[in-house]
Amino acid sequence: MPKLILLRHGQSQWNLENRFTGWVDVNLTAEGEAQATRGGELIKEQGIEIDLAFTSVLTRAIRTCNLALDAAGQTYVPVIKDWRLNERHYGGLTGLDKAETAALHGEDQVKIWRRSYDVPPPELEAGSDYDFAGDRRYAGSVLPLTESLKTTLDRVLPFWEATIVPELKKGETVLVAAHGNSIRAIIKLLFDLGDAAILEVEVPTGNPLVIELDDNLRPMSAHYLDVDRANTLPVLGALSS
Ligand SMILES: O=C(O)[C@@H](CO)OP(=O)(O)O
Repeated sequence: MPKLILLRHGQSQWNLENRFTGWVDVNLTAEGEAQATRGGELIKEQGIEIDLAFTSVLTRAIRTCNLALDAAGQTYVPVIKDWRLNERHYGGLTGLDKAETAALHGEDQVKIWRRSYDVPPPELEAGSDYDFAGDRRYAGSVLPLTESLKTTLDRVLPFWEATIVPELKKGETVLVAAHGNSIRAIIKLLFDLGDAAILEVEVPTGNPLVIELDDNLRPMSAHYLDVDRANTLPVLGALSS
């Protein structure tokens, strides 16, 4: 039976500082490292054998992937990195303090930017410190200047279909170590969630979400391995529009 483990990276320095992060390559905090390691220990305790892992090109997700595989005793598992699993691009909000931005623009506006399905934040301004066009990780790719969850899903989807789906269809156990919003995009797709239902889904950092799938990749069951840090699970077809 195909099995998918979705693992949001452990706490990052900017999660801790409450800053809009997106594609900025911040590292894990010591607590984030501990969360990733704990996630791997739980994978080991459950006797889960991972065949293949996928992660983004951002340090916090790559290190989470590596720390979890190490702690699971499965350092040897092949890992594929691709920018299409990156966090959603936060556009002109990148680097700003979330509380200060709420004080400036209002809580409601910030909630729309953070959690509406298809309203993107303002675009990144030309010449910004957070322009990734010259970064060789993205050479040859057309990069966004901002992303909503919808446009994040639009770029996750081709990678998901071309690269991850064929492995799952072979019955493999796949780890995806990624980011709050690239994981929410995959959850929306898998659980066939409506645009409103996905807004309620918050994935905790460093807590493996294990999803057993049928042969058509419909979720049969889902559970977080760390029950003490679990959030509400998505419900198949919730508010599907
Ligand atoms: O800052 C970010 O990139 C993300 C994830 O930490 O934040 P948000 O909770 O607004 O999706």
